[in-house]
Amino acid sequence: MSLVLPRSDGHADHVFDVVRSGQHDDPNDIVARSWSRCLNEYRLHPDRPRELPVLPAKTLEERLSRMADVIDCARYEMTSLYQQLSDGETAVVLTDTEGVILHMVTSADFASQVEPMGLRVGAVWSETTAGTNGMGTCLASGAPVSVRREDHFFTAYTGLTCSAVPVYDPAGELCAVLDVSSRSSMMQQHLLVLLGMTARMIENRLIDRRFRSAHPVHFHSRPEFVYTLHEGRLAVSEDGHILAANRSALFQLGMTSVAEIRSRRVEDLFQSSLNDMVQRSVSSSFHPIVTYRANAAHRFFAVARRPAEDARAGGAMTMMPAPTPGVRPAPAARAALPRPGSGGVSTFADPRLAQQLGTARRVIGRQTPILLCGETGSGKEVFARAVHEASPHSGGAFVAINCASLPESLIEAELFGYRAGAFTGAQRTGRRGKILQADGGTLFLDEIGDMPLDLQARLLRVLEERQVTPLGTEEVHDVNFQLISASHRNLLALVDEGLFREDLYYRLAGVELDLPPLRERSDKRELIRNLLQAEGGTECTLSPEAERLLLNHPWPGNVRQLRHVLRSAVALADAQQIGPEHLPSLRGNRGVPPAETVAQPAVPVVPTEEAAEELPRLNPIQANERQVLLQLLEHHRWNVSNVAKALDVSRNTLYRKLHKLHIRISHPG
Ligand SMILES: Nc1ncnc2c1ncn2[C@@H]1O[C@H](COP(=O)(O)OP(=O)(O)OP(=O)(O)O)[C@@H](O)[C@H]1O
Repeated sequence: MSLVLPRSDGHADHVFDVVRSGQHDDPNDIVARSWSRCLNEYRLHPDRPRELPVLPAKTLEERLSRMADVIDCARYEMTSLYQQLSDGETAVVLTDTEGVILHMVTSADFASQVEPMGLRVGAVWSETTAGTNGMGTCLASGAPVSVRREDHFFTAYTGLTCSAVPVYDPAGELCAVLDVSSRSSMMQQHLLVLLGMTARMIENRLIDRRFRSAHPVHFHSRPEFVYTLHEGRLAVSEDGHILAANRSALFQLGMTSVAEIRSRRVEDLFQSSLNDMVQRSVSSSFHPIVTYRANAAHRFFAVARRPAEDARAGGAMTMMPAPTPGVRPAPAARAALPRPGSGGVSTFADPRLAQQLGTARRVIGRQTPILLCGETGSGKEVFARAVHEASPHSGGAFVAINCASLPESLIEAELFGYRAGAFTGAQRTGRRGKILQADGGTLFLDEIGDMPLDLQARLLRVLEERQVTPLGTEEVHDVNFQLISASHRNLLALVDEGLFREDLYYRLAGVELDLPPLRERSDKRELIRNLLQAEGGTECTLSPEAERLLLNHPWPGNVRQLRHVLRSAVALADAQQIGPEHLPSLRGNRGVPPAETVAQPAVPVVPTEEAAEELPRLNPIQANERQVLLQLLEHHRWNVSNVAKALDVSRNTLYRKLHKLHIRISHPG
């Protein structure tokens, strides 16, 4: 079928009519404005397309080499997008700022169909040469555009629909355009969103690539968004200067340009130095740590890493960040904490937990999949590692995947991998999926309740057949791994809501273990001692009053929160015995989440002492509701009016709910 629809007279007349009628004066009508430019500025005629210029081989080669890093960063994302669209009559295209096509991902069949009309690498698709079109008009307007069939200026292109978005470099300058050209004109809005996400992924990769010797900092006001596409990303020099920032970072920090943020240092943005953030991130095994906006009460969750280039240098150098003034140097014991659960700090002395661990160790050897349920921070990953280490597959890798924080478009490639050269434009090296990496070891699927439904079907097939086929290949690999999954959500409730496949649930839950929250554990004293030792070394001690406060706290954030509180207490105590004065977040409020996670409320409302009492058992749905409410309260700094507003319920309704879920709060004094 030809893509050229020679309906010249109708289309050309329409273009002339629109421009004559002055419709192009509407600043929101991107297409009409472009048509006006084509007629009045570039002197084009809809029925007389010019042959598209194609760069000579040598010039193209130079251009490709100049843009090599952008192309490299885009290659993988473009392939993922192409796979996601799963439409053989589509091309994903990257151009430079002059509209020269640098890279294209499409099927061989579609490539041969569109080549005669100039859709190929080296061709120039600027508006001046190709009239109104996705790539050229995106460049001319500097904004995302959808150019549907008859929106094209030249009649010859009205068989295609193109959507395109700008891509910015780490300096905030437009550096490329990403476009999808297709026969289908369906779902353009959806496509623009997907393209926008892909552009952001490319931009983030470009920051990593161009600033390998800088410290990457990931942050967001909500911890679950750190490491996702929505996170703010900074590249920071060794001396704390901001070198680059992504669009989300600018937005979250209220800045308008990269130039503005480049004049700042980390301390100007957050109430912490770079060294302090790196040190705390290392100690928290790169779970997001709490930090505040400088001179404001805004709270962010952040992870600061060491430069990628340093990391590659590997064992030759030990790269501990310089100690921060006021914070004691990391004791040797901390070296035992490179990742959750490692190095003998894991404590499972609680009888219920010890029994669960025994069960898990027994069944894992018989290839029974284990599903761990429990509140966030209760130690599901630590538990899973302990099971792996005691299992027959302990010689293999423990491969953890957080299903909630992977961008949806990446999950497939992450899990299943893909082969080099499987697609036009696929990465030269290909990619080994996590399932293959876990072969002979343990695959830990964290936050499994957040996996999209269509992917659940593929995962189920892998679990049933124990075979994996990397994307874009026909190859089938046999795999043999132990499976542990975890979720803080109630999977059966998700099954009832149609959000989780029932058959997958039964595949994952060979044995289901409900890990107790910290407040219900009887080994709190031992856990506190072990964590304190890990954070502060053997010389660190607690006063009886401090220990009482720690033992009585309800710990909505569980062991993770306990670790954070102990870490700041160690720093505050500065080699002295830890007393109540070093636990400011527990002192006085006897139950509010710690200062690290909660700023002072505008109208202080705090949980009462009774909150520290043992909680009666709640069913899983109530426990979930309770957790959500605690998080909301924390988010709104325990301001009940604001939480009621956020939930669109009256304060009375909210109070009733809080009472039912045993969340007790009262005004102080
Ligand atoms: N038994 C334990 N002994 C020592 N430290 C623990 C223990 N359990 C949890 N931790 C610490 O608490 C933090 C949270 O643990 P982990 O990541 O395993 O929790 P999780 O339940 O998987 O959290 P999430 O639901 O957010 O994924 C980690 O820093 C970990 O080191």
